[in-house]
Amino acid sequence: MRTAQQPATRHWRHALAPGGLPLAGHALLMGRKPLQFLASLPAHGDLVELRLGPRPAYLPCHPELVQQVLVNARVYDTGGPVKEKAKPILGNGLITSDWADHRRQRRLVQPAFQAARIARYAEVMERECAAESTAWTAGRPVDVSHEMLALTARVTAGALFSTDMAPHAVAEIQHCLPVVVEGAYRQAVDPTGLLARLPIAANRRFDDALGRLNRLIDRMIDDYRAADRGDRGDVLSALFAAQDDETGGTLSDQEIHDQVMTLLLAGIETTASALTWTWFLLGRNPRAEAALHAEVDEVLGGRAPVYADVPRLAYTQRVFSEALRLFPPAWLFTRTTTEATELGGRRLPPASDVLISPYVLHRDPALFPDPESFDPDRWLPERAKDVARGAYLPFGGGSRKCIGDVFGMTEATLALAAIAGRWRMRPIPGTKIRPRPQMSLTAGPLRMLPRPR
Ligand code: HEM
Repeated sequence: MRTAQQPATRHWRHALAPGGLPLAGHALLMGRKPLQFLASLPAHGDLVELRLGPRPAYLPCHPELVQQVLVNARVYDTGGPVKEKAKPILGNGLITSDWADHRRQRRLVQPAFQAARIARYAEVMERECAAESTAWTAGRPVDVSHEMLALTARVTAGALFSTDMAPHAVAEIQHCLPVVVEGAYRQAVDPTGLLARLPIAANRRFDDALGRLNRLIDRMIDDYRAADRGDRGDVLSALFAAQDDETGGTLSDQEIHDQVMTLLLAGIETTASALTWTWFLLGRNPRAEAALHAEVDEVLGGRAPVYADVPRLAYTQRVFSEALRLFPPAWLFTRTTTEATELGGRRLPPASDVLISPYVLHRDPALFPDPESFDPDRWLPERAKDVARGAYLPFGGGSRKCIGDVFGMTEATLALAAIAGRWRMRPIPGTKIRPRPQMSLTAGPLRMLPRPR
């Protein structure tokens, strides 16, 4: 195992991914079984070249090379075909903006995610997690995926917009978001770019849902402006108040709109998928489940969790961290080189696509011993220190690291503790589940049986 203490070898191994076809290259393998295909590549080299389209693409498999890509955001900028197709949906927000503009945007959006504000958003999390944990009926199966998505939609909408309109916003977001996420993914992986223009029902549903989300965000912005109530403690107020220390600049209404759309698309399905996988894993690992129940009982003594409990719910957090390792929602993200550069001794031409796959890194036996096993205690401080830098990237890294990482961890810890305090989630025999590598690494429907504890 490579550890944090051992400097990695400088003799980088380069390889062309096996199995390429004359015209299609590796596109078919990526289309059919992306997780298996990508996870097989570290065995071939530290930097593996793929042929996915007209441009060369590279997968760094060694954490040191991954780290080099992430920290050099000017040369390895956001881009590539997937990001281009996301622009009509996300506008020009944190995810889609290029390097120079991203620095400005990040300075303006970061204050909305400071610790003091997370504490305010946590009030919404506490309320919604408590409501979720009391909504189920003993012995009546629930679709965990559906429930977790509904919960994270309520939390995110509540944190974004603390207005009387929040319940309406939640209903719209719950209705529209899955349609937009699914359609955005379909368009992103369409190599022809023609799919989006076909007059088919799926495209009409997508256009309708995207239009409704856009109008909802506009109404929220208008409502805020009309009421002019200053700081309401929500994300929207923080975006309106944001002022750049360097330039004195603020965010325009259109920029606020784009950031809100970005936060909705980046923050809801990711956290919901990770929570769903956590319940799935706990259902198959009774010892970890028992340890979780023991911690929750000891810390909470039967009451609902609050924000101040989060630091003491250490095992709960390790459980979630381990679920993020095995099933990272952001299983693949991309960068594109803005100029010719060198990575691991290999010359990369300008406009090369670089693929970063937390899924690949997290399941590499050279980085995580016994990588398939669910072992929350690998995140005990004394063991976690041996994990190589750049090997564990559920939230990415460098200047584009997830802005909602603390928000998501806090939300998940409160959700797990609130539900595990009341329910033992039993798997339903015969339930089949397989990872769906789409916009997030989702589980699809997952029926489980809540039993009162
Ligand atoms: C477990 C939950 C989450 C996971 C696994 C996750 C994962 C990630 C990853 C890997 C990135 C970096 C992508 C890249 O470098 O291209 C990212 C970026 C981002 N995430 Fe998250 N995320 C989660 C929750 C959230 C939440 C709750 C929010 C907001 C409320 C959020 C908002 C964002 C935004 C705005 C970005 C772009 C940041 C930037 O480029 O400056 N995420 N996320």
